[in-house]
Amino acid sequence: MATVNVLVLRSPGANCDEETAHAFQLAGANTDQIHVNRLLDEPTTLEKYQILCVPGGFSYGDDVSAGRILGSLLEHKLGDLLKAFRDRDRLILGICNGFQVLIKSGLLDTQDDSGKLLATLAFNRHGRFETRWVHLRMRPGCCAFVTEDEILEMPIAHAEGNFVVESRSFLDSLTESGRMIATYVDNEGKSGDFPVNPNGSAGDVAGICDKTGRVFALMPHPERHVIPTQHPRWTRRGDQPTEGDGLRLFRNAVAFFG
Ligand SMILES: NC(=O)CC[C@H](N)C(=O)O
Repeated sequence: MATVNVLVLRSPGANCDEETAHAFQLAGANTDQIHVNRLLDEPTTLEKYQILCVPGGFSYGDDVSAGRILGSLLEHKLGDLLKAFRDRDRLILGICNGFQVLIKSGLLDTQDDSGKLLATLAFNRHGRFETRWVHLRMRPGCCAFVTEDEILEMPIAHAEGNFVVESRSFLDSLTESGRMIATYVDNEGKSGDFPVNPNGSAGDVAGICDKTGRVFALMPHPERHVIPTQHPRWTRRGDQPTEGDGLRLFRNAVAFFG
């Protein structure tokens, strides 16, 4: 299998970069954790990587709104570079704060041709930080990171995960174009209001991809469920899985280059 190099982007306040690098390593990739300021100093650094990952955390202290400052830096200082990276068949992943960053950078195609915003992430509907395990229905759609229609379990930990849309038709277009990749469900795969949908997201959206399928962003944390004993009920789960559900996404990303 070809060597896959992953750049896990660090920034002031990011706090999930170690776990994310570990998850990619378990999936067989080489990883480097590089601060955004180094990438701004030397943008050509990106050339040696196949995957760029924006990990979870509180970049720039969630100032203005979560992901806004790093998202603006990526858009205005590195936007052309990142679009070229995506168009060279490379992958970009955003996890939790990474989702907030990517949506605010414009890389998730959540604006129309005139630049009008069609979707963003806002404060959870109940106004609180919510941290617990959730079930996700994954649909492959057009996304390189997801290959199976299945239910996965992983934790959430966020205050600004409420996916809001400008119109019902944008939500429908996400479904129709295979970009609605992950939705919140219960343990039987059924959708529902809180607590099944933990934050009030329109369409129960937990993860979407861009139009190319190579930029994917997910609100829950797959890197926190890469080994079975991370699951809170691992001693009572009957047949022990050999790995945590979240590892699947990292494996698929690495296998994309196989
Ligand atoms: N776990 C995280 O990445 C935190 C996300 C974000 N800072 C929020 O609270 O919404």
